[in-house]
Amino acid sequence: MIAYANAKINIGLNITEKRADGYHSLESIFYPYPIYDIIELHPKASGMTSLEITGIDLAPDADNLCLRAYDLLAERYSLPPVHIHLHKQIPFGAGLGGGSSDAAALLKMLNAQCALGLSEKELCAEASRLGADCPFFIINKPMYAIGIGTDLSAVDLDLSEKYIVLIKPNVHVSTAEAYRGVSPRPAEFDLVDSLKLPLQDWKFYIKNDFEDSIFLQYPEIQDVKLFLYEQGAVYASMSGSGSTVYGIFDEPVTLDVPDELGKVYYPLDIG
Ligand SMILES: C[C@](O)(CO)[C@H](O)COP(=O)(O)OP(=O)(O)OC[C@H]1O[C@@H](n2ccc(N)nc2=O)[C@H](O)[C@@H]1O
Ligand SMILES: Nc1ncnc2c1ncn2[C@@H]1O[C@H](COP(=O)(O)OP(=O)(O)OP(=O)(O)O)[C@@H](O)[C@H]1O
Repeated sequence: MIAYANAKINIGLNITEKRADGYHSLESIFYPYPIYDIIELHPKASGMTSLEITGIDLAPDADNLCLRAYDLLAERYSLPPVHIHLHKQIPFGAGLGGGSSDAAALLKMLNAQCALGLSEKELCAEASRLGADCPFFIINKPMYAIGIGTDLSAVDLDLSEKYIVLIKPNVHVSTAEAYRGVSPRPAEFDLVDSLKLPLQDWKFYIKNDFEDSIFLQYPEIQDVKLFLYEQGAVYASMSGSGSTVYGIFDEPVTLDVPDELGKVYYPLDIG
């Protein structure tokens, strides 16, 4: 069985409160983005579950979210040993949720392959034990997220007529570290209402609260945002806890991105 695990971008990210358990309450729009990790799942007749990673250099250790997803289900269900081949293409430490997407893909594949019969709701509950971004990827449609990012409701947002470009600067940002740098505060504007504004007005109302502290620490990420606006983006923002910045354009573009700014990603059409 094979799965294509896509990335996500965050449109707006208001971090409103630090909770007693150390996590933060937030609100954000999660929007699927079409670049993909490719995951093959092969059941084995015997032996141990194994993981092989090709593509972007990432060690196949036991903390890998693919193995953690397998172990989570194996605690409760009788699963055969499997071989997982992850072809990693989504950059990590990037705010694109690639690891969470891999984990969600594994949960869905194991559910189908092993006929576990878990509903979408049950899969989301399992996914939330792996990471705050993970349940979104089970549903994988534009979603308004609250709580720690796991309380999801559908949102009416269709950017399919727009063209979204990502630039991943040459720095990795740790999500936990990024949260430590933020001062939570109530949201200034209603995020769902702001989405209804014309796209050219989003920049005045739709903010990612990580930007202030992350841009201070890594001015090169802010440079990427300015570059995207210079290139004609109607809206640009860092995704999640960074370091990726996306730009939304009215028309398809090909950007000449200097190497020192980072690596550019365009939306893929895999039919
Ligand atoms: C920044 C976002 O990507 C926005 O979508 C997410 O909030 C992060 O989600 P994630 O990477 O799936 O996060 P997890 O793996 O659950 O948590 C990583 C670390 O981020 C911090 N964390 C995460 C989510 C949240 N709502 N509050 C937090 O403070 C915690 O310190 C946690 O130890
Ligand atoms: N399958 C995986 N793919 C990518 N990273 C993984 C995976 N499994 C474990 N990790 C670890 O998780 C860390 C970050 O993963 P991920 O790509 O989800 O975060 P991110 O890009 O910061 O996105 P976000 O902040 O939106 O969750 C990496 O540093 C890596 O060591």
